[in-house]
Amino acid sequence: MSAAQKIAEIEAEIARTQKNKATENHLGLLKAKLARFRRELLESATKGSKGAGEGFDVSKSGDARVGLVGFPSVGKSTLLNKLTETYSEVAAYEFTTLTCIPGVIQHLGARIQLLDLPGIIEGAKDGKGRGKQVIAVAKTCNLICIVLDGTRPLTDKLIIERELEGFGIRLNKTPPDIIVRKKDKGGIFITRTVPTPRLSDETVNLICKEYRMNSADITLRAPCTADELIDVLEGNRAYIPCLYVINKCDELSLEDLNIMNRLPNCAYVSADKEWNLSGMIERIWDMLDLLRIYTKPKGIAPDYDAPVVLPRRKCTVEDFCNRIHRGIMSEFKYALVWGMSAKHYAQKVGREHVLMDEDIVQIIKKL
Ligand SMILES: Nc1nc2c(ncn2[C@@H]2O[C@H](COP(=O)(O)OP(=O)(O)OP(=O)(O)O)[C@@H](O)[C@H]2O)c(=O)[nH]1
Ligand SMILES: [K+]
Ligand SMILES: [Mg+2]
Repeated sequence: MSAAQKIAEIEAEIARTQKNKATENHLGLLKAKLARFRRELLESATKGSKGAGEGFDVSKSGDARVGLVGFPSVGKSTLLNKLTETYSEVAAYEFTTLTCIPGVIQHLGARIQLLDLPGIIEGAKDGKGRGKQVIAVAKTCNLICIVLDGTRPLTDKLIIERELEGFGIRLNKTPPDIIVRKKDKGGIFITRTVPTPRLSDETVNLICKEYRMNSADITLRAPCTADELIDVLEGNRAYIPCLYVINKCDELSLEDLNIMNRLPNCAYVSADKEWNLSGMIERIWDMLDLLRIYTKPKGIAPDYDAPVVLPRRKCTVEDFCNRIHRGIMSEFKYALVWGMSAKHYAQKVGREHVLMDEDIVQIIKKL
């Protein structure tokens, strides 16, 4: 039996198994096996092929990368054309776009790389069409925009999500709060800082066994699930924010729009009519969670047009310096900071100081 057949078989078994206390162990084990077969399938498919593949080897540039992912003909290329200076072919037939086409969105002094990608369909992650290359590129993005045709059923959303999930992408989720420390001996030792009603010791032990892990300290620091433990053991998961872009709103009635507006993380647009494209860019900007830091050379005013752009998770004075030039830290003495993160104006700070949006920084070098 091929890996793809085994996957289908296990998926079917999971689907027909009732979820309750009595089946928890069995389901945990099935999910661990599923993760392993999926990994094997991916590894065998990518073996021998180097890089992302022809037409997909686009290098990262700018301050962040955003990918347009969706079914064929939902309007991804039309969006790229309207949001950037780049042109990508648009047509009414499916699979018009065959490679990855990069454009740039300029916003608040930041440069955001926007990638138009070929359409994907159900089964993409298992090798249908160019799906695998598309999803591999999506995995390198700081934000994924799932583009949906507003006139089509919402099940499209679930199919695309499943394709991305099957490839190890986790949308709008944070990494599970689980620490696994492998050991040479001593067996599996489980510690909990909170109760985990959906994950018993027995299930943890079974899953570890499936991974041939006999000894480890496992700390569960949230009410985790078997899926989350498997994600941690598999590694190689990408936690990426996702904006749902509902396109072709020009073809919807007000009634339709009223119902849809309740979904979270959505932008409602018409690429064709250029409706709400600025709203979409604002959502992209918010979800990328970037900070703009202005440099201030000694004696002159800061340059407000060319901020240094940093992700909020990595925004110390040291990160700021490294972003400007790798060599700066060797000459770094201290920095002066103006703005929200400073206790008073021109606060003297060290390399670990955490910056905030629109702070102004002056680097003082060693003599
Ligand atoms: N009514 C309407 N049609 C749109 C809109 N945006 C795009 N279209 C049409 O939808 C069709 C497909 O658009 P594309 O931009 O080629 O779609 P795509 O997602 O890039 O398609 P593939 O590259 O084949 O995956 C074209 O006929 C567009 O004119 C929109 O906002 N409203
Ligand atoms: K098309
Ligand atoms: Mg296209």
